[in-house]
Amino acid sequence: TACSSKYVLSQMHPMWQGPLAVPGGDRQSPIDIVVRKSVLDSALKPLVPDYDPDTCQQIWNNGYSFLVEYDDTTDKSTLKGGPLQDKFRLCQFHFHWGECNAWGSEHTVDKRLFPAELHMVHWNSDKYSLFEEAVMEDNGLAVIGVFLKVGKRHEGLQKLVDALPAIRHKDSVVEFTRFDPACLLPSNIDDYWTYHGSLTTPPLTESVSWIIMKQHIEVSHDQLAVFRSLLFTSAEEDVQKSMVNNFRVQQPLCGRNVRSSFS
Ligand SMILES: OSc1ccc(O)cc1O
Ligand SMILES: [Zn+2]
Repeated sequence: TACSSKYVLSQMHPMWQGPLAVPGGDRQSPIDIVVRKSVLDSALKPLVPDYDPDTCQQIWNNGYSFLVEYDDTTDKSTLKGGPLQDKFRLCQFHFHWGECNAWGSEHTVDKRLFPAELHMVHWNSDKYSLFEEAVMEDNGLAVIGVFLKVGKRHEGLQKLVDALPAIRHKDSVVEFTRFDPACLLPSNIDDYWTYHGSLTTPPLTESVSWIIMKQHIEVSHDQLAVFRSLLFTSAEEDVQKSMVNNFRVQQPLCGRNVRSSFS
């Protein structure tokens, strides 16, 4: 199977020119979460996000998604608890979405797809001094995944949606301040699944403790439509390509356990 071979062909989305094979890839992401196979771990603690909106700096289009970046030079915006032994610093959040509401998430729950998925990326500041260091280590990153469903308008998200037309093209960046990422978390953050995996974009390194929220958030159809108005391509390119379907194909579980914080 794909797990036994030394290399896992990460059938990357055609747009990603990254490595086609990841050495020793036996903990790749994303995966399908099979609820009945997840194992309750009563030792899992509540998650403790502690974010300072003043650390929000900019929003930019990196050609894969759009990222909201935070100042991670101090421990002002942190995540601890849950499955984590150390303190992790928020460095950015981004999303993955589809060309239509029928698909777009990277993880699935019993094969159920969501129209989009939020990733809040943190790195282990107890053990490393830079994200670039932590991203290479197996306990380096902690990423919170939140599923998005289409429904009522998300008031907190609107400030971010209004900034997107200014970063339509790849490599465009604008200042973006005072955004509290906690507003994107569901009301219940105590119920989650957690497993060890990887980035889903290059360099696909196997450094992520994934924390996938059971409860989704709702955004409006129109808000999600603005995500789809972004472009993969830079302003100089002749052919403009809509930034949609920026999700990776699912990867083999390779015997990994998915733990749950709830029964
Ligand atoms: O797409 S997932 C992902 C992307 C970048 C990163 O720094 C961490 C991540 O988990
Ligand atoms: Zn992501």
